[in-house]
Amino acid sequence: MTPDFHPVFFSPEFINAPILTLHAVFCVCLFTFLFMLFLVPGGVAWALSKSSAKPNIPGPVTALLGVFTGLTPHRALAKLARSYSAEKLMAFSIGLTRFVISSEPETAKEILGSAGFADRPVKESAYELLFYRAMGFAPYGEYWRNLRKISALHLFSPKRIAGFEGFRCEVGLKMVEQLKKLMSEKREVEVKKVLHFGALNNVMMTVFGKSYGFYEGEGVELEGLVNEGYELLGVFNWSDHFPLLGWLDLQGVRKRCRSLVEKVNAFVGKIIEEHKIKRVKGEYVKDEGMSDFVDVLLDLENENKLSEADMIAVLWEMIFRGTDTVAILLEWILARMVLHPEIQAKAQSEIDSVCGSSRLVSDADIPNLRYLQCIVKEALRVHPPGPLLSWARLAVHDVTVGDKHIPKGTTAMVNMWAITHDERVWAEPEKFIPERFVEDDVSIMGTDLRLAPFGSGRRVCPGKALGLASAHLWLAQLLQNFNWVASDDSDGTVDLAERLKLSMEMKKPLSCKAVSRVVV
Ligand code: HEM
Repeated sequence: MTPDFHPVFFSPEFINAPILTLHAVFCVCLFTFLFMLFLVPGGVAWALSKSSAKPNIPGPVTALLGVFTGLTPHRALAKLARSYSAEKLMAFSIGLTRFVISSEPETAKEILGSAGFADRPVKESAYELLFYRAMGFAPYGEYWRNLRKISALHLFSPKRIAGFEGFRCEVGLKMVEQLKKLMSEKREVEVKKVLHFGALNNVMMTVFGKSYGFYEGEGVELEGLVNEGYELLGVFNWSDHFPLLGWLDLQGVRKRCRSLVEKVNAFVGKIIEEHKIKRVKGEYVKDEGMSDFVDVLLDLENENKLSEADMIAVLWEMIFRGTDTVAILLEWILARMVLHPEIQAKAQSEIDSVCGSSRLVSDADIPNLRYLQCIVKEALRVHPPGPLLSWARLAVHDVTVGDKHIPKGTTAMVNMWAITHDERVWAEPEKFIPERFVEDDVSIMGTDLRLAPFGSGRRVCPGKALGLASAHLWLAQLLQNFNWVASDDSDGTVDLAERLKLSMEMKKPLSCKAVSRVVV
């Protein structure tokens, strides 16, 4: 039987009407859903969190896309935390990544000390550069524990740091010579390059048992590789937060990482090969505590033995971490010396009184150079090389911080810069006053979160003592040998603008005069 359809049933208006209604309902639902989504404190990634307990941590509802592409994310995040009264803990989203950040010592300590945050999120660049097999990004577990144990014993032990004093001193004197040469050629020096090369050479010797001349041969190649790695690890990579963009590699990060890994494998592989050949020829004599780190890793036995690929990752990471941080810290300190001649003079008179006028400063003098140590501390406070502690933490399971529930997979950060610039924590935080540490000898090794430039807890920087030993000695040598003065065209000032890449650098590299002082 044919249904008795009225022609109106076949009219386009009739057919479209329910579809239109459906569309309208769908749009309203979508709009409401998106509206609700964007109202969740912390933004989209928090709204999409599968966790049943919604954390209700204060924070901006919009995604912070611009913050990490800017020059000073630590400042932007500190300002935001204040505006939300969220210094203890602030939630935010970047793409689909959920973040919390603490800008206050107590909560920071809770995060860094918690086993729940003992992992690190592995960025695409870190993964591609094979850093997930090195200590800094290895998942919290047996492999990571083993690497920490081996390096604590053979790379960072007090005996070993002391054992390398001679070479550290030599590197400092090489820097002094290089600075004199540059001064005679150009009448001013861009210090970063010299400091970077010194720091690189120092780590190369402890790790690879090799040193290079300034600006020549393989040393130049190595510097190029290290610089490219910094660039890649420092880049804000959209693929890390928008997984769909991953395969497009819009910024070319993956392509550049793969090309770098090939070169690093060849460079480091050759050094490992040289060590193996020495062994075959019987030229290697094991020296407990003083062998270079390649030999230490080659000496590992049985279940601890690393594959060659893992060895390359571990060795490369050490070169990487030990170079930039120390060079950048010293560049900031020298900038401060130029800006504050009275502080510089006080440090020099301390060195002169400890060493007299006929002796070069050495490691043994550092414990007596109290004011110089205060200068280093104050520089770490005002210009922390890792203002966001460089490498974030990842919640391995659901964690409670204070009374807030933080779901597994959340990235946790500490804004150390915000803490060290908070007037509730530090008097006159913007001022460079080393004297504050003469009265209050705050520990900077990770127990007191008012000033923890090396982080804290299980994943605290294992190279902190080595980094400080180098910074103290080289600063003493640079102050013993030179007066640091502003360049002629600078009106006596130094541009202290910052730029956070992998570490917090001077946006405009320091260029000044190193005027020789009369020493031995
Ligand atoms: C002024 C010098 C240095 C500063 C300011 C610095 C800072 C830091 C910071 C903030 C962290 C993260 C800590 C955390 O998550 O709690 C770190 C980790 C690390 N640092 Fe340093 N560092 C310095 C020197 C060095 C040196 C000289 C080396 C080695 C040669 C080194 C090797 C490492 C490694 C391997 C890690 C990862 C540790 C892990 O995840 O288990 N650092 N550093």
